[in-house]
Amino acid sequence: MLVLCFAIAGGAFATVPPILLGKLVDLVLPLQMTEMIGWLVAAVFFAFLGKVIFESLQEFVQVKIGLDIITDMQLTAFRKLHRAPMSMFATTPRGDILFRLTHDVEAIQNLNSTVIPRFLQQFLGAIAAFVAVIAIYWPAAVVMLAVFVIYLGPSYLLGRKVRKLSEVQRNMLADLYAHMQESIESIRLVRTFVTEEREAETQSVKLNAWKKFAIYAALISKVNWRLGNLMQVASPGVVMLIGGMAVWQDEISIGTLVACIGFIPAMFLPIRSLAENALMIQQAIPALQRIFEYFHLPEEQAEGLPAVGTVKGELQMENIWFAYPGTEAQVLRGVSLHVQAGQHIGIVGASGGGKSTLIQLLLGLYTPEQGTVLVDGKDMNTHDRNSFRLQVGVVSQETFLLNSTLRHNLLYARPDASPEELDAAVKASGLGEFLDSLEEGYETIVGERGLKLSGGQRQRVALARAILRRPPVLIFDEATSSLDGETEERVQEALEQLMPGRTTITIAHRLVTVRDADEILVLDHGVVAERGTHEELLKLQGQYHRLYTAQYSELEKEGAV
Ligand SMILES: Nc1ncnc2c1ncn2[C@@H]1O[C@H](COP(=O)(O)OP(=O)(O)OP(=O)(O)O)[C@@H](O)[C@H]1O
Repeated sequence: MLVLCFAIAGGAFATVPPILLGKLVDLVLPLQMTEMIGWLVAAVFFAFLGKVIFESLQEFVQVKIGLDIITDMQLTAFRKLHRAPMSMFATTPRGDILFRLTHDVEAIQNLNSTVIPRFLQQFLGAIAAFVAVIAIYWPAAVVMLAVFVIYLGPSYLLGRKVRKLSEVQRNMLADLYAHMQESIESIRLVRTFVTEEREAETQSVKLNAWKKFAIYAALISKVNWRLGNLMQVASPGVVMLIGGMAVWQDEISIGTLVACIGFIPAMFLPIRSLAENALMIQQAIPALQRIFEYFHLPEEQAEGLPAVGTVKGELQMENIWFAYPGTEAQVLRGVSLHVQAGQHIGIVGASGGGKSTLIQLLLGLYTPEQGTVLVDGKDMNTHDRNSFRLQVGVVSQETFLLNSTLRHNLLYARPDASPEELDAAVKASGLGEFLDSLEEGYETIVGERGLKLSGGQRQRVALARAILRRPPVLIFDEATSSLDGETEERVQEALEQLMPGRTTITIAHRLVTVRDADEILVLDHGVVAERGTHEELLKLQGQYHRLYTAQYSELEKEGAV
């Protein structure tokens, strides 16, 4: 409302100078009213001043509103993404997601902070000028309207074409960005396989394809702009022609004609500005559509589900069937699991058998197609999964680190942990020696995605995080896989110290890790092939026995056992 009031006031002030110019020609000059000239100049000056003041106020308010909208949109999209199902991240390139949140938002912001405020002024200015021309000499207004209508047809068609091109261009740009991002992120892979040239070639092909579209779109929008210019140049001529005839026939005064011509630029400004900014506008439309798509993303779980409360640690998975979204293969086929609070369960089996998938389903990162996941007897489909995840400590094959200090990375699990708790967790996870070797200690920056840490050090950071969290449920998914034999033993001891009183699920390839578990599941091609204690499984003389004896003889050969 404020913007509209300011814009209307600005537009009203803008109509004053041409009218005064008409008066100057009709009255002041012929009647030689010299004392009036000073007043006229002052009035024109104040009219301009009023116009500038109100337009500036309008722009300021509008820029503020525009930025409020943009930040709101970005935050909404960001929040929506964090609530989206995991399958979305498996199928969408990260570069595309980032492009939407940054460059698409920027495209809308450019429009919002520059073109839209000015266009509103110009549009209201044009209406005010049009009304003024109707009042002083309506045939001139009709001519202007006719020119408008003639221009609108081709301009609309050209605009539509530019928009379609911009849509393709936007997707191409997002793809380009995704490739750039992936290539830089995989720099180690690129260097190791010496694929720099191939990467540059792919980038060049994508860039050239985009450039072609960009040139074409720019060309069409320039044609549109030229067309607008042509109309702007042609219309004063037409007005002069019919206005001049009216002056000869004494229907209007010369001053009225001068005032009408004085209004022409104001009437054409919105069209000119639309044509000038056509590319920016047409690029912002697909950008807006791409952001809106994120507003309607499906959510991992419904809002407002009840929390699970303090978890005791009884976990149940009943007859779980699951295929990853968009794939056919059933990764889990009728798997059931029952862990009493405080028990330790081991899951072993060949690679690709579905062990990690089972954990992802337990954490609610995916929803099973069939079967239920119960925590302390509460169905995770009808309870808030986050309230359960908050009470689980996970140490997995992959550790995610932030490009920040070691302290920040460790405290990510529990920001309110005391310095003593932090020190204890570092010691228990076997990170102490490494920490002592760092000049800056906890304040050492560990690098983007933890590139400055070794695989083993990263895993110990994950372990320290789990310790800090003191969760009732612990999940170790190949938690010691990146460690050397000696460190593995030490970390394993640390893990075992953590376990008493906590429900623990350990996924391991090295069977000695789960030898003491209360129950061991052998997962094979998505089904539980065998289950029982270490002794029971050995007696079975089945898969577990085969795996164990193979590993045992290896260890024996190495002299480790
Ligand atoms: N995001 C995904 N989309 C589609 N298929 C997947 C996805 N993640 C895993 N899979 C498939 O699911 C199957 C089980 O994978 P999972 O990671 O659970 O095996 P695993 O037993 O933990 O293997 P490993 O011991 O090698 O870690 C594999 O065949 C894998 O290709």
